[in-house]
Amino acid sequence: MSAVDMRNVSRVYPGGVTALADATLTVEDGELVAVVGPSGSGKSTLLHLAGTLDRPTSGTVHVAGQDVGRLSDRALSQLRARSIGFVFQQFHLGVGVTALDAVADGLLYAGVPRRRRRDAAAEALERVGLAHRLTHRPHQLSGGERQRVAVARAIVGSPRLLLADEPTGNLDSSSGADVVELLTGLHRAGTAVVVITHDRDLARSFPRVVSVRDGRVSTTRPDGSFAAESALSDGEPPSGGWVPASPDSRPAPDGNIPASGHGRAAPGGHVLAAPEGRVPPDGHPPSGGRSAAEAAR
Ligand SMILES: Nc1ncnc2c1ncn2[C@@H]1O[C@H](COP(=O)(O)OP(=O)(O)OP(=O)(O)O)[C@@H](O)[C@H]1O
Repeated sequence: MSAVDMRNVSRVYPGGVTALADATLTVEDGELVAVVGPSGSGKSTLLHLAGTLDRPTSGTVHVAGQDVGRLSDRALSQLRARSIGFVFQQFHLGVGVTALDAVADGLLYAGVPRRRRRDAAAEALERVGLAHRLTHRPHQLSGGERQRVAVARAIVGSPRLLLADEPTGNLDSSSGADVVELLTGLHRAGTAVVVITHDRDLARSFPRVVSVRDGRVSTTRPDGSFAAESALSDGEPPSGGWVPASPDSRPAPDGNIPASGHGRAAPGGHVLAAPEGRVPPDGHPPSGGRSAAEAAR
């Protein structure tokens, strides 16, 4: 089953900027997906729509099987609280708010009683290695620790879908690696994890890379196949339906993808990415004692 299914989604902002154009993207339960693309290409817009933080101008978004467009604001808040976790580049812990309270607040809209919220928050902080920082406040935490608090807040409700927008953008490499390890661990535990990143090496390490360019979405898969997701709008499974993406990734008549010469057209119109990687040829990767819960009481 899919954690999120976006079909023919467009988002035109007031003023006329088309940030996303006819984008179709499905993320299955438990998938690990990198989202890459140039600045301003529409990555955050895609993530916000997938996370129901924004509504599309046209097209449909299903999260956990529910049609977001048919939900009231209240039902949407509950769906978000129960099914989706967010991690952003910068986590703004409220001034003076403890790590425990910041994480517990992640369950405010999920209808969880206060005592249970604090227990769950302590468990989540333990999972991210911060059981010893429950009562620390923002100024008492390092940047890496603050971001781990953000991950704890994102996972406290055991979401089906975790969306991260450049979660390592502000971190040193060691703290960034810790956060990536947390996210990939969640994926291994069955959560669908979608990560926007400008880090090509990180994207290459992911099994699937979605590339956003000028508001258009394409993807590569572990077998190196490369497809325009926006063209898969009629419910066809990807196999048999793979097509060239934007004009700059279309194969030349000789089968080569012009931008690099690495790729080649496969029989049946499939376009294969460079054999050495999963990156599309345009150079942009397509992608002892008391427990923490007890201490919280
Ligand atoms: N609220 C808004 N109102 C108007 N235009 C917007 C708004 N938000 C984003 N845009 C525009 O939509 C386009 C896509 O923006 P988006 O933030 O999705 O890009 P991005 O790929 O995430 O960029 P970056 O990598 O720099 O974060 C950009 O041209 C941006 O200027």
